[in-house]
Amino acid sequence: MNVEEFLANEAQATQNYRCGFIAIVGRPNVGKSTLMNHLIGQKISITSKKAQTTRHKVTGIYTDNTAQFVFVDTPGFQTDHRNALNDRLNLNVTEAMNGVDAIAFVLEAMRFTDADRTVLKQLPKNTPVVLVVNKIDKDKAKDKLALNAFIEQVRAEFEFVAVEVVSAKHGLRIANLLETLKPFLPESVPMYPEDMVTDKSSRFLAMEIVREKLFRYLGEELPYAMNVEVEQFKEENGMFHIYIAVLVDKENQKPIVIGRGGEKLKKISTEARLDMEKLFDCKVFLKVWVKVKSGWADDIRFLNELGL
Ligand SMILES: Nc1nc2c(ncn2[C@@H]2O[C@H](COP(=O)(O)OP(=O)(O)OP(=O)(O)O)[C@@H](O)[C@H]2O)c(=O)[nH]1
Repeated sequence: MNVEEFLANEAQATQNYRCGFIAIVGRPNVGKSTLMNHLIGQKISITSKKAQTTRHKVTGIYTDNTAQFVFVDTPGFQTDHRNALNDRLNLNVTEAMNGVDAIAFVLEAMRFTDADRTVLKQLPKNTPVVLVVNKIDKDKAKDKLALNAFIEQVRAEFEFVAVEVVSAKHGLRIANLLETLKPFLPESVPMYPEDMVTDKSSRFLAMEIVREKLFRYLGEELPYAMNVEVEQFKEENGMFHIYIAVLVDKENQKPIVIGRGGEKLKKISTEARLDMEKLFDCKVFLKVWVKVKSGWADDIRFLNELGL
């Protein structure tokens, strides 16, 4: 190939390259964060069996030879309790949907609830929406006829531009989903470097990892009444030193997080440290402790400070 041919090929490749934003939207617990982690091939968004674990908008980037997908994982719309935190979360979802090129509306297979319908109603009118039916690995979704009938029922509710079925947890049909989404991205050169997987800082990811462990090891209600704050984050001699405070609402919640003889907190911080070492690919010194800050979920100024 001579230089001219090479340049012509390059120009052609740039012309056909696609890059754009896709919001991942759905009610809590349908598997948005799990899907995001599989789409980009790394764990940057926290997942949990409990609903409403995602509080922040997380951006995940997947780049290949033909396209760059910038995914925005949104908190599930909060329909249960009304407080300053939930109002702010819903605002974040609405904001995340503005200006994207397409929306992936995630649903759990064989389950279409009022909460799903509420989210559908809030989707912007002029943006293409792809229906993503997740959790097809579940037994109840294995009957193909029933699954098709379910999809038809949902399609009658909204004009989707396409439908995909996936299992985010098992990484099934993720490549198909990417292919389905690609035509909705505008032709453009990539916006981010090709090795970048998120626009979130290591500091933010560290905080999210600790939040995920709190959800895993604490009772049903408590994690919703707490938040996490990074007090210090520094790199020294190729090692990260991370100091994180867990904020609880009341003094009597402190021992629940700490556990007998400090056992629970130790487990949370050990697991968090191991995840961090994997993600950051270096040694981590992690210190986690508990602080009381009452009424934080209702304090707008404090939510601003936390970047929510
Ligand atoms: N069986 C099965 N479970 C899944 C699948 N995808 C996600 N899950 C599970 O569903 C639960 C919720 O997943 P998340 O990814 O945290 O859901 P989310 O929609 O981000 O939830 P919020 O943060 O509450 O908005 C977790 O226990 C996941 O392991 C799937 O494909 N199959």
